Amino acid sequence: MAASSVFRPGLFNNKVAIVTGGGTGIGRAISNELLELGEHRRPKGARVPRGAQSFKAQSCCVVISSRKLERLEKAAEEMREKIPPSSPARVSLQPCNIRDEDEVSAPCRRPVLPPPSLTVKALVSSVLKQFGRIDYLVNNGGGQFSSPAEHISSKGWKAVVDTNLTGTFHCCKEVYAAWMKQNGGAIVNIIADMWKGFPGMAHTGAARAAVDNLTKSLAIEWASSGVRVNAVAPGTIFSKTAMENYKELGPNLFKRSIPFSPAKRLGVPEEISSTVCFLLSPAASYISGATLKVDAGQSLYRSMWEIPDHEAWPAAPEGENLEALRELLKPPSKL
Ligand SMILES: CCCCC/C=C/C(=O)SCCNC(=O)CCNC(=O)[C@H](O)C(C)(C)COP(=O)(O)OP(=O)(O)OC[C@H]1O[C@@H](n2cnc3c(N)ncnc32)[C@H](O)[C@@H]1OP(=O)(O)O
Ligand SMILES: NC(=O)C1=CN([C@@H]2O[C@H](COP(=O)(O)OP(=O)(O)OC[C@H]3O[C@@H](n4cnc5c(N)ncnc54)[C@H](OP(=O)(O)O)[C@@H]3O)[C@@H](O)[C@H]2O)C=CC1
Repeated sequence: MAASSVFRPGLFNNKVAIVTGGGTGIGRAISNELLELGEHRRPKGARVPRGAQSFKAQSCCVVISSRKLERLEKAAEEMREKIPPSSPARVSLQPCNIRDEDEVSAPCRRPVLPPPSLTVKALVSSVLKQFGRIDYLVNNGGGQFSSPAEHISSKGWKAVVDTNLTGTFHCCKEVYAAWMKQNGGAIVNIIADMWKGFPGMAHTGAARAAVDNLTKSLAIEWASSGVRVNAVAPGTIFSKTAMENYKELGPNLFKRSIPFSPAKRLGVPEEISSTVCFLLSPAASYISGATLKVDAGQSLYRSMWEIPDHEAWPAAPEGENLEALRELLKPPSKL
């Protein structure tokens, strides 16, 4: 069978992407995939099937951006080492905290080492200066800590909502205003499995549900500019950095979550990046305002949150149904 005409070689050539949180975990897998560095697609020693070759043959300029310069530098270095000399792919890094919208201080004009952490506005203008276009934005940078809602401080709530909701909004708005409004483009927002609420991480549940809704609003408002806006909602995805975020709780948290996946295993970042790249690509040219759950059905299955047995619930109204229920629950009489 002929290779799909959509996943043709060079699909992302000459395109420019910003991937927030692009140096670790899911963001790194997305960047790798856009840069054609996806050796994960093929088991070691296996021959590349004909149709699959086309999906590998993508490449573009990827700007990875997050707060921690060292992590970005290490990731960019490792990616550059893997880019074959013949490939048009390029990777660039830019420290930026997506919570900072405005240009609080003007970006440095002379080359400085290390590069300064930019605001979102400055990030976007620096990418445009360097590459001249922004075709794709992946709002992947984000996260949270685990805590029962009653113990989340106002500062902690704000940190999580500012990062995941407001940070995503800043990036969408700035990229749209500076480039996509006139030139079109595609945006993918990474959210989470918050479809049954997110007990234990209520702040992120609220923020991600809001991004799900924001995705729909922007998809409609920006359709007339040729901008597609979609979201991906991952299930529980293992990476070292994701686990380390939860400090000493991390290993147990991830291990404990395995039985709650219908797949009976955790996902890995490469199982998210393929969907993100699909949504960015022309293969998704008629998809906008959609959220794709990439969770092996986790969102349809059981919650990790344990509700202890209790008698605190308000009593049911008296009547024949309650009487019948009591009868049903009576311990069997001994013979
Ligand atoms: C198996 C279960 C997994 C479920 C699904 C997984 C989903 C994932 O998303 S995994 C990816 C995990 N990766 C990340 O979360 C990376 C990014 N995360 C962060 O940067 C932080 O978690 C952040 C979102 C809280 C932001 O951190 P930062 O800007 O550095 O803010 P601070 O550390 O200064 O904290 C501000 C404020 O927040 C409260 N707080 C922070 N951590 C905790 C904690 N562990 N417990 C309770 N409260 C916390 C606290 O109020 C902080 O202020 P101070 O008290 O003044 O420090
Ligand atoms: N792993 C999972 O099970 C799931 C993950 N997700 C979400 O997917 C995304 C990627 O997570 P994952 O790869 O797993 O975990 P990681 O911890 O590896 O990735 C989080 C990334 O976000 C960046 N980041 C965090 N805060 C900011 C900020 N204020 N400004 C810019 N960048 C920031 C971090 O870099 P730095 O610290 O340098 O800023 C890091 O690169 C996150 O939004 C996460 O919440 C959603 C559902 C499930």
